[in-house]
Amino acid sequence: MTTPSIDTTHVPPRFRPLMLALARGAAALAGVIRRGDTSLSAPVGTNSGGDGQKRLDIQADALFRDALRDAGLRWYASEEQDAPIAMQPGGAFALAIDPLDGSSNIDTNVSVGTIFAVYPAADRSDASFLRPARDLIAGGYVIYGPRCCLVVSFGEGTQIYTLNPDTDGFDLTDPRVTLPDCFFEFAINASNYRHWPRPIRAYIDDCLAGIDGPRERNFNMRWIASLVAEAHRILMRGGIFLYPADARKGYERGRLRMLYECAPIAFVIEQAGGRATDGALPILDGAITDLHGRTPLVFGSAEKVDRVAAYHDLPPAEVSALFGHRGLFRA
Ligand SMILES: O=P(O)(O)OC[C@H]1O[C@](O)(COP(=O)(O)O)[C@@H](O)[C@@H]1O
Ligand SMILES: [Mg+2]
Ligand SMILES: [Mg+2]
Repeated sequence: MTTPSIDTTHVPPRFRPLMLALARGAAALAGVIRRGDTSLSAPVGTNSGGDGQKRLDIQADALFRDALRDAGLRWYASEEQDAPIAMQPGGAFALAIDPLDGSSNIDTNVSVGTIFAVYPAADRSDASFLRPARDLIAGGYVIYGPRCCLVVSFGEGTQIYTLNPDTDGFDLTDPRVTLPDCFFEFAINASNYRHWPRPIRAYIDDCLAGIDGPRERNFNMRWIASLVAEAHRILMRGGIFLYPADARKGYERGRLRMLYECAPIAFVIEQAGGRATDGALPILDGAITDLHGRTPLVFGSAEKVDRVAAYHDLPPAEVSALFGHRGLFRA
C-alpha cells in the first residue's frame, strides 16, 4: 500500500502539511469503516456535549489526533474531548474537529463523515477557539460514502478531492464547486414537527402543501441523520437543510455544535455560493462562546435560506395563518 496523500497543487503552501496529515487520517478512517467491524457501533460513554459515544467516535478521534501530530497544530479541539489538547508549541493553527459525524449511522452502513475547522492559533486555547466564527481560515469535511471525498475551502471557493482506491491518495476532482440554486428538496427531521418554532413549521407546511399551496410547486424530502451527507448532497444538487431550535429539553439551541459542525459547514457552503444561517442571521456572523455550544442551523441554496429568514420576520399572526393567506410567499 502506498502512503496516503493529496494533490496539493491548489492548496495554499502554508496549509499543505496540514492537508497531507488530514488526508492521511481520512484515508486511514475510510479503511477502518470499509472493514466493517460491527463492534465499532458499540456504545462506550458520553462526551462533554452530552451525546452518547460509540467505539468508532473514540477511534476516529485518536486516529486524527495521531495523524495531525506533526502538522503544525498548536491546539486540537475535538467534539469527543472535554478541553483542547496542546500539540506543537510553535504550531500556527488551532484545529477543531468532529472526528465522526452521523454516528447513529455506523451500524446501518449509511454515510458518515468528519468535519474540521482551522483558526489561527493564539497562545491560549480559549482565545484560539472562542472568537468570531468568521475568523476561520480553512474548513471542510470528509464524507465516507460509496466514494470518499474531502471537501475544503481556504476562503477562495470550495474544492472537492476524491480518494483514489488504487493509490490511496485524494485527487482533485472539482477545483471550484458551485452549489446549484434551484432544487426543490428539503431536509429536516420531521418527527420533531410539534416541537418546532412557528416560522419553521410555517415554512415546512408551505413546502408540504406543494402545488396546492403558496409555493405552487411540489417538494421532495430527505433525512439521512448525517450532517455531512446532507451537506454533500446539497452541495452537489441544491436544496435546503434545517436543524432548528425546538421545544424539547436540551434543544433550546438546536442539536448541532457551532465550533465543530456549523461554522465549518457554513464556510464550505458560503464559499460554494450558498447560504448558512441560524434561521435568521448568518452563522459566520456569530461568535463561538462555548467549546461545545450549539446553534440552530439552516443552509443550502441562497434563495431558500433567505426565504426561511423571511418567515422569521413575519408578524406572529401571519406566520400562524393558513398557508393560503401568506400571499407574500407565492412562487
Ligand atoms: O438524530 P437527529 O436528531 O435527527 O440528529 C441528526 C444529526 O445529529 C448528528 O448525527 C450529530 O452529529 P454527531 O453524530 O457527530 O453527534 C448530525 O450528523 C445529524 O444531522
Ligand atoms: Mg456531528
Ligand atoms: Mg461526532
